[in-house]
Amino acid sequence: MERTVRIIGAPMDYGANRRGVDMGPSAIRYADLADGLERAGVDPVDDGDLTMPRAEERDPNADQPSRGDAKFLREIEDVCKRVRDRVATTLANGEFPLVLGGDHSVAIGSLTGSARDADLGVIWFDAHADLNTPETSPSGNVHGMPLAAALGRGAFGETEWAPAPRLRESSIAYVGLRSIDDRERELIRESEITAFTMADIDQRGISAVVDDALAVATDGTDGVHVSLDLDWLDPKTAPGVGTPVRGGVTYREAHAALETLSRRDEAEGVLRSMDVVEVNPILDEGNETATLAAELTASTFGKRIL
Ligand SMILES: NC(=[NH2+])NCCC[C@H](N)C(=O)O
Ligand SMILES: [Mn+2]
Ligand SMILES: [Mn+2]
Repeated sequence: MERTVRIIGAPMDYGANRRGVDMGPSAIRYADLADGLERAGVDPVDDGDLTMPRAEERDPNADQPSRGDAKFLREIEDVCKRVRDRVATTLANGEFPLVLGGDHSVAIGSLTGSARDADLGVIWFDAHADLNTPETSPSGNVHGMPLAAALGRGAFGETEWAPAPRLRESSIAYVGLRSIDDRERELIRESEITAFTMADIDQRGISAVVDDALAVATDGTDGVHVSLDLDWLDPKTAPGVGTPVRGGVTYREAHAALETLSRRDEAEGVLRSMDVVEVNPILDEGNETATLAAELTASTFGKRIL
């Protein structure tokens, strides 16, 4: 029986400092996401987009944590709870949830939903660690904090909605880090998260690094969540992102990484949920980044050259 992939659009930009990332889901769909998934051999079902209040009508500081800075926290909570419930229901129905962002704070919803009824491993493809707490964030932008939120770190420990029930630090692996804030560096070092930086990819090659990330995320877990931030790629290849950092993975390395996940998934069924985030069509060139997002997603579900 074909696997059903349920597409959940979360056009949210409250977590980012640059507008436009809310158009990500449309741009990725326009880039033939469904077609690519069909050719990969899965059955895509599109749930459409969750509705969002307009950011212009909101006060970013209306609901702040007791310590630190986290803009639009109330709006992000509202959206992420809905993402969480959709993801959990999709999994309960035996389907695969694919969340389209939106800025990376939607991952709080994917993680809390996917780790509700299962011990969850995570592979985080990103230039950034997204482990700031409201106390350490240099920007107050929640897209730099989703992992901290899902782990209930810092001021997020006071929320009932953000911590993911069955997510442990030791089951999380970063792949491709190259932009880490000073205080965030300390947080990573003190944590049990495994971090593979761009330097690891340079030295050992992408496939070996992804194999190691898979080992971390599958050890003692029931399944793996893949979080794909398009700024993981080099900005020359993926220009349509709000926080570009030069020196990212190439087009080929990105495909190789996701094909490695796909091959392991074909053999052992390890993948459980995924989000594709931070595509910003306003900053993109000819929908190139959205197209890449669609292609990489198809690779994850088994699309091959031959
Ligand atoms: N998902 C992202 N693009 N995150 C960028 C985070 C940038 C920076 N570390 C911050 O906390 O503001
Ligand atoms: Mn990033
Ligand atoms: Mn990110």
